[in-house]
Amino acid sequence: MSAAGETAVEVADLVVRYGSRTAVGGVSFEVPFGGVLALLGPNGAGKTSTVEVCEGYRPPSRGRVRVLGRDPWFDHELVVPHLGVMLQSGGAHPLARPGEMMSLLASFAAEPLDVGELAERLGLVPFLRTEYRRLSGGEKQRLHLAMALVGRPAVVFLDEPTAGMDVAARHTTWELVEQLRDSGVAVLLTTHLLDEAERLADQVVIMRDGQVAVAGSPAALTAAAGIERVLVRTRAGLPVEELTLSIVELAPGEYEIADLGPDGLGAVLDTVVRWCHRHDAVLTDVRTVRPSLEDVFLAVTGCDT
Ligand SMILES: Nc1ncnc2c1ncn2[C@@H]1O[C@H](COP(=O)(O)OP(=O)(O)OP(=O)(O)O)[C@@H](O)[C@H]1O
Repeated sequence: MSAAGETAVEVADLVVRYGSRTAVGGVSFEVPFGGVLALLGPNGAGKTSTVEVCEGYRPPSRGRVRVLGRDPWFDHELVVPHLGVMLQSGGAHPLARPGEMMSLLASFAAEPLDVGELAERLGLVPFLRTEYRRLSGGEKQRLHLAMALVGRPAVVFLDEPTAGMDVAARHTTWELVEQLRDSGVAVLLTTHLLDEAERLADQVVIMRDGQVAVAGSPAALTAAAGIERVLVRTRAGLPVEELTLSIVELAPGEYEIADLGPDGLGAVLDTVVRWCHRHDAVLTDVRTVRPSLEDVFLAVTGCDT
């Protein structure tokens, strides 16, 4: 595997058309080894179309895509052994058993993970001999993840990896993704769960109508959105009506200023300090609250996930 930081997946000005419909209209990003990029966007934004080109399942209509330095469509046979692809559904025979499926995929890999250990990790041991069709949605999802990882891939594509998983399986999956990153694997994931993206991704690309609406680290995107509100802790029952600020006492002694107004944070803090001083109240805590990634997403896409 290449060194952390080097480019594993390169997408430059990618266009994907279905007949006259342009699903992806000029998208660019890179995923380095040891990096996690989350592709976000509302339904139909073009995420799956983008990922399918990276996986080598469809050619780009225009633009350049390189995975491990190769064209995943033309060099499919060379690239695919190094990829771990987690699909949301399909691809499994209804009568196949998880143990057989994992062992088969492991047999194709030069240096597979230990099937037993991976099954243990993902809580699949009780189901190794259960027919695929009898697995629950969350168990299938864990199996799909195991199948993507068992070949010890250099690049992993995860399509809504924790959809349908219970809380414990979701946390195990997150830990696995973090371990993949730490071991130098490049991870490209799509998700509708903004907390998942915020926790896992170094870089987030929010797509809208086939375009990149915004891109950056979760911290940079939320910081760029500014401070949303201020929380202040002081004595209970101070007269909020004295202030022209939009201030409310949420709980005894806990005040929220939801709108910083035109003069910004400095002016708000100045007003609050004077107000407390006037009433001989001690200001014990002042906190600024930034928007979450979900707030940024909603502002950028103008819709709910
Ligand atoms: N094979 C296809 N033929 C025609 N149109 C398609 C095809 N696949 C996708 N599309 C259209 O392209 C657009 C982008 O679809 P895509 O599946 O890439 O979006 P997405 O962001 O993955 O959506 P979701 O979050 O719902 O999975 C959609 O309008 C979709 O209807």
